[in-house]
Amino acid sequence: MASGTALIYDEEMTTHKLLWSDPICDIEVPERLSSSYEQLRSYHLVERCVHVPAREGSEEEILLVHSLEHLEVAKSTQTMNEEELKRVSENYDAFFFHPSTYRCARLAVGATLQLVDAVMSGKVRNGMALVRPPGHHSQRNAANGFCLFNNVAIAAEYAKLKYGLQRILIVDWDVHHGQGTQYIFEEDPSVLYFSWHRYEHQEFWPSLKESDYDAVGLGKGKGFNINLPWNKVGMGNSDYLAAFFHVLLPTAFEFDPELVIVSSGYDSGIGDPEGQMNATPEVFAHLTHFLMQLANGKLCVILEGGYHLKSLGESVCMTVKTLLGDPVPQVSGEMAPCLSAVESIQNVRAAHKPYWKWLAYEDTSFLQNLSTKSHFLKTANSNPSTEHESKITNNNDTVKVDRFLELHMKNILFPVPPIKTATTGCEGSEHFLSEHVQLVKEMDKTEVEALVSGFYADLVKDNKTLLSLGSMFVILDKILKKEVCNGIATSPTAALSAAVALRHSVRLGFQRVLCVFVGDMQMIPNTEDGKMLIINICEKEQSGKTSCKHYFSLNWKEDAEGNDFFSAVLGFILPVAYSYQPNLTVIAVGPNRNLGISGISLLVALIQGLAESRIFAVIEDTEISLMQNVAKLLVGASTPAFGIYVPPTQEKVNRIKALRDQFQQEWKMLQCSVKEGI
Ligand SMILES: COCC(O)(O)CCCCCNCCCN
Ligand SMILES: [Zn+2]
Repeated sequence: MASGTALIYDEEMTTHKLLWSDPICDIEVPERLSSSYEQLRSYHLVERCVHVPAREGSEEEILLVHSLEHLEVAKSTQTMNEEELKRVSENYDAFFFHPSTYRCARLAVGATLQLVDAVMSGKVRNGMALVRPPGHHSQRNAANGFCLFNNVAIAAEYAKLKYGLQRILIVDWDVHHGQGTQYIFEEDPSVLYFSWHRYEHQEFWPSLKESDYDAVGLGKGKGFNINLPWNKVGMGNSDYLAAFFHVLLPTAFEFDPELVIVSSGYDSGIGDPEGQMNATPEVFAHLTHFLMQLANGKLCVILEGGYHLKSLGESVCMTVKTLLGDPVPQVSGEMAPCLSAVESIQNVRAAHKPYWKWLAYEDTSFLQNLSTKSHFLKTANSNPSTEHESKITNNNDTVKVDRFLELHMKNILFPVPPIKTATTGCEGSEHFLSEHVQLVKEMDKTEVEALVSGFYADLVKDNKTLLSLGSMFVILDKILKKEVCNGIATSPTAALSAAVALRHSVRLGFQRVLCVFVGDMQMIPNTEDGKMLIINICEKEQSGKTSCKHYFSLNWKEDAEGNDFFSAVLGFILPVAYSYQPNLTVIAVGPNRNLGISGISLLVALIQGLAESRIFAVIEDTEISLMQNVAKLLVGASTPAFGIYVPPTQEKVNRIKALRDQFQQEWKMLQCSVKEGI
């Protein structure tokens, strides 16, 4: 498993700039690049990355996507004077040439391809390229929207050619639709293109009909182009996360890409004059963390837009910090997507239902019989309460945004814990001991008895249990004090250990403890006070205990063929967990688990985005290989092997849907469709 994060930056790409006055293009300034790089340096992130130099993209590489004519026009501008440059620029929508534009655009292509090579060769696990001019609007034969060559599209074609890849995912979180990328791949089933973008029912630039949710791709490419239009401004963290949970991630895991490339525009972040959205920088840490679980961690992040320098810089730092494996900061704001976002999510799920197995049994029923698009939900002027009140009155007040971000980021950028994982040195742990892991000393017996005496004392009979509880307390203390990020212990009775850990954590001051228990939980703590939220994944309903707001029993029997747990994790567990916003996560695996190792690995991998990645795992001590898998995940030594993808059965989809319908008012991140008649 490769490790390390590449950072590609070349100051020469700041020489491209606007020579005349143009109110549309004057936001695409060189400082976008230099101030992002300075921000990375100020957070000591540059020195933690592997430096990979940029290079010029060759003409041949550019011709993988663009026409010879386009290349020749671009080349000819190097020797033009200002008058001629202005005239050529006027042939395009929102583009400007400078004498150094061609050189910078070739460096942007080359930097992108250098990143692809570094990741595909295993020199690094992932990385980011800070480039300009950006790329996702440029087309085979045209510059457009500040873009001359489509860096990301060339990278995808290059990777297919050089590495024989057959499945590449492009995620475009820039706030504008990358129509250039869509046109290039819309008939190509080997490249899955996902874009969300400010749309406002075709009002917002580039105001294209083909940017709407029903542009699903053409011919063999049908289903491989996903457009999620935002029909209102002010979209925030919960809208973006909901889009990942209910649209992108289930599709991405079914697609099972060999490489993930991000068209990483940060104009979808708060304060940006173009996007007018409300998402705060830390949300990009979560989006990055999710994409790191795909393609065995092979992730290339390429800069596109982003015009508020402070917002851009903070978001770039959040992205790189996460690529480096740092804990994911708590996402801020109310975890409730707005009505307009849920409508867009519902529409794009309905439009893609024919193309993806995971959607086969999802009911978009009352939308189904409406054949033409016009019947699809349009945003009724939904009542203001479901619209996001915008934190910043208008994003153009740059100073106000600067101050907001100054304060906001203060309590987010916590120091990286010295070591990542504490363990009890249980058998099998020698396999993964590394500088990231610390063995904790056992706690002495009397101390443990004192701690446990309050409750369950009668259950703690033998020494072995006492000792395992002891080391568990030590680990929980270290996690609480942020001396470690996470911890893992084995136990002769995981159910007892989990119950004790939950009580102890609450007593230590964790106010919201999420517990995901796989297997037969035996004893279920009282969750009425809301200080715990328990999701018990079990084979059959626990004795008489039905689901309620803070306790869910999710009946699941692993599929013999492979891993069908994605829909449960993405469609239910994560939305509930993100709605709950825990400050500690306890994952426990008891006896006779009903879930495969790959399903549990998926759960552990994706749930690390919560509680600032504070996780305590306790595993039945008979499960040595599971323990090692989970420990490696917690250390960050490997991305999990999720096994063979198996789509969920109708029965399992219905079970998730029933829980979703029952609890989507309490846990609003579960929402992915609006009920008819609202
Ligand atoms: C990859 O490019 C990054 C970007 O998507 O941010 C470019 C935005 C161009 C925005 C052009 N606005 C034209 C308004 C015309 N009334
Ligand atoms: Zn943009």
